[in-house]
Amino acid sequence: MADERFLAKLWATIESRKADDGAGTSYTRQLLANPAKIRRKIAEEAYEVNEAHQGLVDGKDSKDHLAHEAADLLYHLFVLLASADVTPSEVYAILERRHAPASPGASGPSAGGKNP
Ligand SMILES: N=c1c2ncn([C@@H]3O[C@H](COP(=O)(O)OP(=O)(O)OP(=O)(O)O)[C@@H](O)[C@H]3O)c2ncn1[C@@H]1O[C@H](COP(=O)(O)O)[C@@H](O)[C@H]1O
Repeated sequence: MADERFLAKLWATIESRKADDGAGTSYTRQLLANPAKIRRKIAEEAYEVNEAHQGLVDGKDSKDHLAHEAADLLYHLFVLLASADVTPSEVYAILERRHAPASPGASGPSAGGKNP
């Protein structure tokens, strides 16, 4: 059974594609060379996630389809982050701070810092 630890492997592969400017076909390298395309793909994949979710809620689509679209979105999000030298650890740290129990006197998840 796959779990979120696989994301570290995927990130390492994306980083290795970024470091490797050799010849050969790599979809990741093609995306990294074209930042406008990465942004376009994120919008496209997010739309497809929404469509798959709508289909599922309406009883016309499967959980499997939604999972596939979510996988595409996660992959493209990682490529976008890699292109900007932002690591998943930085993202996880923000989520972790938001998740931390609020200190006395603070209110809600913003106590962990919702914005930069
Ligand atoms: N996880 C992924 C992954 N998820 C989705 N995709 C690609 O993302 C594209 C999305 O498909 P679409 O149908 O939306 O678009 P398309 O028409 O095929 O492509 P576009 O012309 O729109 O870009 C497909 O080409 C998929 O193959 C991925 N491509 C690569 N990876 C992983 O990235 C790593 C490096 O891959 P390479 O860069 O290809 O070596 C490997 O571990 C791969 O498993």
